[in-house]
Amino acid sequence: MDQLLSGKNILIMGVANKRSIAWAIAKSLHSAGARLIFTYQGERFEKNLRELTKELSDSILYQCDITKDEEITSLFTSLKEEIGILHGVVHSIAHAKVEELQGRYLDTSRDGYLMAQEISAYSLVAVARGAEALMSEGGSIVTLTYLGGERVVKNYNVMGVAKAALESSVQYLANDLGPKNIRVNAISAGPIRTLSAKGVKDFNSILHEIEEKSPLRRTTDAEEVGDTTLFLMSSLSRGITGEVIHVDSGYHILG
Ligand SMILES: CCCCCCc1ccc(Oc2ccc(Oc3cccc(O)n3)cc2)c(O)c1
Repeated sequence: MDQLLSGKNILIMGVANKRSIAWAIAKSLHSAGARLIFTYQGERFEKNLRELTKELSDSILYQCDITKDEEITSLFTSLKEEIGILHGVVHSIAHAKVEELQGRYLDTSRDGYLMAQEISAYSLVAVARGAEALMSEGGSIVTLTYLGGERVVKNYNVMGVAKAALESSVQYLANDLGPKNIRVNAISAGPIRTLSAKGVKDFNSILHEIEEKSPLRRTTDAEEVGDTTLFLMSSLSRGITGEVIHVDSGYHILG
């Protein structure tokens, strides 16, 4: 049966466990017929990922630490040999020092700032450069962002500034890659209870505010983000690039 993503090879970076947004994305793309390739940061994530991907037939796993250029280069060299062509990349990677996701942004350290930028924003640029060579039939690159990159959200601090850089990078990358029919977009997801969310102080209070105030009066679930990613990976979104799509029950429209 011809499905939306039949015959498409899609790389998914950032599945840590079954609660990861990237895992919900993987399930949406797999059920639409995509062939999935996963990367994990280091062996402490490998066991979990192998266990999870057992339920998805014909998945391939590679180790890749996105802070090392040589590991990104060897990832795409391996993909070139093993797969040959890539149609999509999901970038769902971010990090900041937990002590800098609370208190005053003013107190952000130089190395904390640089780490957040390197892992949460620059990594997309390096990955997009690697993917370009394999996207000979065009492609779609999707990254995850959050409202705190557009305006102040208490405690998001240094990660907000990194997401602002990520969202601007999406536009510059879209401009560079558009002539090759490679689209670059971001999904701005409402707060979802993931392993990463545990690093943000008072995460629960914002969930409550969203249930009370968001237009849809409910929080966002990872499956909705999975389905919007499916849309962005498919030809249904062929006219969209350089965009940020909010999957957040409409919360971002409120002052
Ligand atoms: C106060 C804002 C509440 C809503 C936050 C929504 C959200 C939740 C998780 C997000 O992803 C991360 C990823 C890494 C991250 O840094 C971490 C996470 C855990 C431990 C650690 O040392 N750093 C913080 C947030 C994210 O970008 C946005």
